Amino acid sequence: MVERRTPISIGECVRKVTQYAKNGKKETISLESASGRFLAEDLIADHNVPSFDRSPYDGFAIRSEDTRTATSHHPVSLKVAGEIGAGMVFDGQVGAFEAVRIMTGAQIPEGCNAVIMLELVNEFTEANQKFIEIKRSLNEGDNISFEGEDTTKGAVLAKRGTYINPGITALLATFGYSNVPVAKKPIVGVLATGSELLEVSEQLKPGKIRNSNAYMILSQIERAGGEFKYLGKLDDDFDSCFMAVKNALSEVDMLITTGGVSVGDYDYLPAIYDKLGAAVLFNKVAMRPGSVTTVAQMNGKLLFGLSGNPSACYVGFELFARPAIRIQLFNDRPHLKRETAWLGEDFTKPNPFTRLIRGSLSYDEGRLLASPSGFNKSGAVSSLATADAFIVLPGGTRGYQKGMAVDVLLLEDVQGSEWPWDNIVPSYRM
Ligand SMILES: Nc1nc2c(c(=O)[nH]1)N[C@H]1C(S)=C(S)[C@@H](COP(=O)(O)OP(=O)(O)OC[C@H]3O[C@@H](n4cnc5c(N)ncnc54)[C@H](O)[C@@H]3O)O[C@H]1N2
Ligand code: MOO
Ligand SMILES: [Mg+2]
Repeated sequence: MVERRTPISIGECVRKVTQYAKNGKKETISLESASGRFLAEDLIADHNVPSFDRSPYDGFAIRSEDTRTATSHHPVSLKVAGEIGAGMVFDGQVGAFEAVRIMTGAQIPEGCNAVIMLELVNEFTEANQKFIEIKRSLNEGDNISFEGEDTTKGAVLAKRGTYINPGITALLATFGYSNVPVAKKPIVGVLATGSELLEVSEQLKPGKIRNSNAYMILSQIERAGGEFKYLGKLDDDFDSCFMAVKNALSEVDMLITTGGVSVGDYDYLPAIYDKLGAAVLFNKVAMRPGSVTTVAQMNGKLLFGLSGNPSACYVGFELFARPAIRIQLFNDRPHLKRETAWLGEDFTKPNPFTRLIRGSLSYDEGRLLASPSGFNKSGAVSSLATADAFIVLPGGTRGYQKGMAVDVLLLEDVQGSEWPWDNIVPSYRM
């Protein structure tokens, strides 16, 4: 008699996984190599930015009060008391009717409270002394970049777990992080199972297929922020698969297998978990594809038994393994980001399970549209290439029509979501 499995909702399954997901470790790496990593500590401004009042223009630093009477008919003349470029500091006090020639980025000299652009002054020399003529009055603070106007000392600029994008990199440099505390990438083992699997370099043979899932998963691991450890492919043989899984567990932070989780004669993963003594968290998810996705834990280490069907495998990774990886990276928005989009195609056939259609997003006059990215079966591989979202169609007794508002989960986004699984549009918003 074939085992009967109890389907569990996606949210509940994700919750079970996250209960065993834990924060990882930190390491320090050079700033140049920190791009794409995740911060292991909050990034706090330890000084104001800018850290001094400075000029945003090439011009003259002046005292605004000296220009009070200036008009085009009655310009005021100021004596040029010095010249400074960025990085230079004018030492001394600027006195009444004096100006300092100043370049963009240079510190405002003592006594000055405004800057006038080079283009707006007339320069002249009298008895070897340079002067400028100003034809308008300026107010105190005109054309000054003030200390702290960008960020103030003590501000939390990015929280632990933040993805390091080019902007974060600029902040890290601004605050002196030549070395950056980042989350250590969790090491995620990958094992493909299936006697039908050929190496990628092999010629096709009758009944055989190339092992695409393993490489797809390696790529998903990298996108999620983890480090893969590819442990190869195995024939459907209980003993060799058991040994491979057992040995892998000591080498990795979590293990992903693909294939062999269903109820077939050569689907050995359930028996392997059993023999290992791993606790199965769930082995049937109320979703399509990927209903057979099985997750177990062994001494707190997660084992993801993803389906062999490529689309099911892909979905299983993004829903369950990705958050586990992101949590290791200290990220507090570990799940796929959820958005609302307009459905681009009819799905009239109802399904009792929630469907995650691989979709492509586009914009139509400011509206986000989500259309299926191609052939939509669990075994499909082609539609994954253009998928940048899952279109979530909750299970039920009715189908969905083009133009309805639906939830989508974004695959290429780095912001993520705290918890996208509550109030997934239960049915039918037009
Ligand atoms: N009697 C039942 N049969 C099946 C059920 C069921 O509930 N009762 N579930 C079906 C569903 S749903 C899925 S999904 C698949 C899951 O199968 P497995 O996870 O056990 O995976 P395999 O049987 O090993 O392979 C399935 C399919 O995927 C191909 N495959 C496997 N590995 C790879 C790889 N590395 N790269 C590319 N493609 C791969 C494999 O050749 C098969 O075609 O079970 C259904 N059956
Ligand atoms: O696990 Mo299957 O993917 O529902 O076709
Ligand atoms: Mg199978």
